Amino acid sequence: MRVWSKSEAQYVDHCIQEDLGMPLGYAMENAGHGVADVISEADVQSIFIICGTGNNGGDGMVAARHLKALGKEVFVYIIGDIDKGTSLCQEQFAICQKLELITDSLDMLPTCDCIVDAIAGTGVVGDLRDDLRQELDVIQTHIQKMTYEPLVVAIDVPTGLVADTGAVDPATLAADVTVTLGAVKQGMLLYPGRSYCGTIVEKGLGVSWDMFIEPSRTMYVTTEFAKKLLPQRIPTAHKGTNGHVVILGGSEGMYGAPVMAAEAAVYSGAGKVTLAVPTSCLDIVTQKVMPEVMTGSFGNMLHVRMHTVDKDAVAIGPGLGRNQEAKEMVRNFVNTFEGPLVIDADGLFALGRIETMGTTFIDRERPAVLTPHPGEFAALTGMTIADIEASRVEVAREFATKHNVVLVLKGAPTVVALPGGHVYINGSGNEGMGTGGMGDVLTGIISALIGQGLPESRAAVLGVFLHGNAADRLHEVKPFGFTPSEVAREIGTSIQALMTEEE
Ligand SMILES: NC(=O)C1=CN([C@@H]2O[C@H](COP(=O)(O)OP(=O)(O)OC[C@H]3O[C@@H](n4cnc5c(N)ncnc54)[C@H](O)[C@@H]3O)[C@@H](O)[C@H]2O)[C@@H](O)CC1
Ligand SMILES: Nc1ncnc2c1ncn2[C@@H]1O[C@H](COP(=O)(O)OP(=O)(O)O)[C@@H](O)[C@H]1O
Ligand SMILES: [K+]
Repeated sequence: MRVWSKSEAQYVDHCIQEDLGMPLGYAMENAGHGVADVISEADVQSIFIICGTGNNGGDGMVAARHLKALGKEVFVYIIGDIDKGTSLCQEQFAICQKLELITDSLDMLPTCDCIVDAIAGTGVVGDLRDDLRQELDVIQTHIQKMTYEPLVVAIDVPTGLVADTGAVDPATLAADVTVTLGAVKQGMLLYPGRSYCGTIVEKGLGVSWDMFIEPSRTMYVTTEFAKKLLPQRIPTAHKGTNGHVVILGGSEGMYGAPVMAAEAAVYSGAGKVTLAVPTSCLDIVTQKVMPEVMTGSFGNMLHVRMHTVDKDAVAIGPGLGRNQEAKEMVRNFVNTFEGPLVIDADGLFALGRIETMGTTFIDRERPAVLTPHPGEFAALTGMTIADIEASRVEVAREFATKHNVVLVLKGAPTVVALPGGHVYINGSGNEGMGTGGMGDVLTGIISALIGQGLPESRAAVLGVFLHGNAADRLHEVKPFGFTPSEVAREIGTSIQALMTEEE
């Protein structure tokens, strides 16, 4: 699903008028009609629509007119000075006035079973002004005093949600449904914004807009989208064609991480999986790991090269430890290995600040996949975790482009950024996934998909979705307490569900 930034939304707005010569009022009519459709499908009778004086307010008044025509009881309350509003908003106001829909007080609000936030959308500049905050606080107080919970519907975005980052103003009203226009706005998929949108419904503007903007700069990965990324298996496939994956990791006391990664690769369909660990760990790891995984050990770079030469995917890092020896091994390997590569956990730690690695990734023909969580990404970049979280889509995009890597920036939600600047916001996953080892499983899944012939970018986007989707299945049965290994075992079922998903 396509995702818009604020500037893309505004650019489409501009192109509708300038390039097509279509009056923006037509788009507003479609938008408001779409909102009215959504509300009329809900079981509500009286609707209190709070409108600002920009075009978001205009959408609200179009919706008011349609809802009135459907026989609903409708009140329109204006925040701000209508004389200073946009011409489209003033036009709609004049119509609503004649239809006697305008009220100048909040008195009727508590009698309504639906409240619509049409105060402002993508046109908000900077922090909400104090006067608007105060109005929102008063509205919030009215809602809290109601004896039943009204349905709160936001038009385009909940007012005060920053369309690019997902930051929200403390005064923002949390919606049950957000009817977003044209395409979903980036900030609606990022936290905390996502928690304020409720169910997101997309409504069109009555005109296709893909011709105006570069395709797929930011995408939301849904089940329908992920289905298209699945690898195809030919009937004659065998272990030699399904990829040989090597996991390099492990250290004393950290045996589980590489084992989970290797087993996840098996559950994700790898033809063969070899788990190579430092010599001192071999016995314990061999006892722990499932019989389908082959084991090997390394004591020097020559051993590492022997394990990895001509393999279909190599993952380095899970449980590798952080001593000097491990660090040097990683750097040496990353600098010289040209095959399909995934770097995770202690492998990322070993890289240190990315600038010190010079052009290592830039020259690679096949981009390496890096899978940091925000803490690891902070160590790679020198950024603070707060700054990363405040704009995870943009920082991921910038990093992937600058360093020619596929960057999997994990978290809620995980975003996958590609060297060409495209970003995929993952649509699966849940809070039950916060258990040690979850990331190791993801590394195994992505490696197995690369091993089966998917390009790194596709393997990363699909792998992240499958990982979250498998966890979502477990989450339905138990909200938390499911293990990373259970998630790995669920991957096959997730693949099956994707395959049978209706188009
Ligand atoms: N994308 C499109 O093609 C279309 C967009 N439409 C609507 O138009 C909206 C954008 O309209 P506008 O550009 O007029 O802007 P908005 O209506 O989103 O916001 C402008 C209003 O917010 C107020 N405002 C701005 N910054 C503020 C701040 N910091 N504190 C308090 N108030 C602030 C302004 O005074 C003005 O009243 C979209 O969100 C959508 O609802 C639709 O009409 C249909 C077409
Ligand atoms: N609240 C959440 N919502 C969605 N995904 C989550 C959430 N918490 C954790 N995850 C996912 O779980 C995984 C945790 O990875 P990581 O922190 O590397 O774990 P570990 O180092 O223990 O293996 C990531 O894929 C992350 O996106
Ligand atoms: K709004």
